[in-house]
Amino acid sequence: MSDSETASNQCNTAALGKVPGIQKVPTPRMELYILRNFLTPEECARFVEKIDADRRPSTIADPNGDNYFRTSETCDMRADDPEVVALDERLSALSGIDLQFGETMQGQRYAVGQEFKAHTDYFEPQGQDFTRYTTVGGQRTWTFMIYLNEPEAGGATRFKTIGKSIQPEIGKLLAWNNRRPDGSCNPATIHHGMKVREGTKYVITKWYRERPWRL
Ligand SMILES: O=C(O)CCC(=O)C(=O)O
Ligand SMILES: [Fe+2]
Repeated sequence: MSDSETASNQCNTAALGKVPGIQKVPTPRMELYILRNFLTPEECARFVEKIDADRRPSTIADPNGDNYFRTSETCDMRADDPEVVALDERLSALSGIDLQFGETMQGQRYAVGQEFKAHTDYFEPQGQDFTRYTTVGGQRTWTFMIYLNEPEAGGATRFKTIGKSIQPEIGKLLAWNNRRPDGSCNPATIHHGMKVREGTKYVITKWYRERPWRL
């Protein structure tokens, strides 16, 4: 059997749910987990340095006419950086999803006034760019996101359908399934990276796909 036949593209939620300290947000609408102190402040600081050193304006999959929809900056983490590889491996071990299903790890940086308005992480099946974005790797499945710092004000991640806002806390990991149990896209996962009011916000984002993904 080839690696792609043995490797799992499924999140092992039974194992994830048993990780010491992990909380499952109590809602029937989506699977969302919170794990505080996943990274140490020292580890977070190293990733903040990497993001500061190499960033570009963030983009969105289906431009919607709102040029202020996602105003942050993005860093594509280098796949040849041993600290990036190590974090990728830790995330993969946590989820059970094999490395080959992961997109390039990214960092996001929000200065005062910057945000990512309410969106879902899956590609809109009706969107104009759906084929382009899903030809390699297929649809997005899980999102793993880590807050690398705590801005002085603002910058929460708000899941409006489930009525939950999550505050940035250094080293805190969020993990959610962008799909329903039947595998369809789950609109209840809509979330808003809210405006930073004071300070700067840094996060790591790691998205997984249905099929192997590569650059
Ligand atoms: O910054 C946040 O709180 C959310 C980021 C996000 O939703 C994304 O990058 O897809
Ligand atoms: Fe998102």
